[in-house]
Amino acid sequence: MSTVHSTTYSLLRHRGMTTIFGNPGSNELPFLRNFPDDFRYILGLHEGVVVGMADGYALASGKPVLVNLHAAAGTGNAMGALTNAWYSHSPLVLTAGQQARPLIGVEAMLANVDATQLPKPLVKWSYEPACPEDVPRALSQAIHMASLPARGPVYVSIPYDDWGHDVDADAELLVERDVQSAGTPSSSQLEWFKEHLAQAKNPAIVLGPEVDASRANQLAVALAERLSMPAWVAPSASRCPFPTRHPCFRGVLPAAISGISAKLEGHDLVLVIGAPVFRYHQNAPGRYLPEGTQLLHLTGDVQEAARSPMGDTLVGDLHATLQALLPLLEQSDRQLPEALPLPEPVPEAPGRLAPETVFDSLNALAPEDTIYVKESTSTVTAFWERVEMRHPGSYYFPASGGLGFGLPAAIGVKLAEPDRPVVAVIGDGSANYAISALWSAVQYKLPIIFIILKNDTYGALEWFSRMLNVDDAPGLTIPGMDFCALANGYGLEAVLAESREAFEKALTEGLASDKPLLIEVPTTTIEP
Ligand SMILES: Cc1ncc(Cn2c(C)c(CCOP(=O)(O)OP(=O)(O)O)sc2=O)c(N)n1
Ligand SMILES: [Ca+2]
Repeated sequence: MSTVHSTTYSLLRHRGMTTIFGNPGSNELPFLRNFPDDFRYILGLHEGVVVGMADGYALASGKPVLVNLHAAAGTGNAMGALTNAWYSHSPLVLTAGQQARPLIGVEAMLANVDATQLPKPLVKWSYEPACPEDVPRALSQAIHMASLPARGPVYVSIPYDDWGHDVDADAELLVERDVQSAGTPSSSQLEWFKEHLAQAKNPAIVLGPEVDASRANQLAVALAERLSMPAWVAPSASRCPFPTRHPCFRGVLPAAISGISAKLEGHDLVLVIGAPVFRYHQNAPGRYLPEGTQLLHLTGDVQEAARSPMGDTLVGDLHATLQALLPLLEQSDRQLPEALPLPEPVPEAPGRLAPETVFDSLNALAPEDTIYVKESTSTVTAFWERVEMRHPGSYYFPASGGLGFGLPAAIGVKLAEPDRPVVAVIGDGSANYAISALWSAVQYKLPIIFIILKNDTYGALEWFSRMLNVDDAPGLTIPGMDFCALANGYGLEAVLAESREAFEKALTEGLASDKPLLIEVPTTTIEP
């Protein structure tokens, strides 16, 4: 007779969800009983690490991922990481062990009271099955909800006395189920888009993370070249949707209303693809767009479409839409934009390395298919200017700015992309939100290079303080940390690199190694 437990594992196996990220408690043990040999359990020592790893894995693989958390406390610890997964549209299926059904009402220890409310609003759907027999169907619904557009995390709370229950033969019907979505626009919708683009005298294109997530990068390049458009990356970039040395590439737009308007001055049409309009950050009021500029928007996310403050939006499958649109567009006779000039090296001076120097060395030594997981907030602009990224899936940054993403996400990315080099570039502040991820990198023998940029400060906040005229905020300096000692404490090899030569030597050795390595680099501070 099939049980809730056996049917669940058959369902997960059929969906290819055999890598489970988790941190167990007693509520989760009956689910983990007889753990199948063809599954792998990736342990994180804190649920922020668990969800960060799962997020990186989902973003890099593009597949739904099962996460197993411990009741309410584990779900609460995961909420910071869930803010990123929500905004990066990560198809995470979060499960949390619930107390046994007879003990939930009396709020026995480990009862997850009002479980379905806890993860909201950072999940598409949350559910606790009304009876054990409904658990496999609920998990099937969760997998399809997480995977269907717009993709995103879901949550299922499962009482631990459900796993041993028998289920009837029809539960097997769930295992084979497949649910797909279409999304190609109609010919009239494509014609409407084409007309706007064909009439534009000086269009620009703005590309968001969904272009990279749907592997539409080369279609975006073809579109920019077809219409000779400058290509900007949408603000607060969490992925890299366009090759950064391409002649059309213009960098990342500032995350400010007035700043974006200034950059788009002179363009009569702005085509935004695969990004919300827009992910502003600093509050810098101004006109949303320059006078006379129109905005066209293509997204797979109905919520992004509905909440945009301007422009006309088409909701559809990005890849299918661009593929259908391109053949309708004539080659523009406008001059292709000139490539941006390469930035000059920063003159070397005694003392700490400039982050720009670290990035120039990284760009010179890292293989061209390296994947970067970035979480040093004050060095984002310098990184995009100096480190070339040309392939899809080459860059990940916390999509809601929730720190504690970088270290664990690098682990998830490496598990999903074992054949590509993975380099994490993490600020000394950010590193502390999920430092125990270093233990998981060692345990699973993942040859990731963790570069810690140590400027002894929350650099980005120092910049924000000046911008907000707050000149006396406490808690912005973080001196006195020894990341090599912290790394060694988790069993990780580490090197302190206080010169460009030392950094380049450590990086070269790390890239050739089959083990993880942490490189601690004392640096100067930088304007974001
Ligand atoms: C979970 C969490 N806590 C606090 C912050 C606030 N915060 C903090 C604390 C930043 C400083 C990060 O410092 P860092 O050392 O990682 O990088 P830089 O020095 O390059 O800015 S940037 C920022 O928005 C956050 N984004 N997320
Ligand atoms: Ca810092």
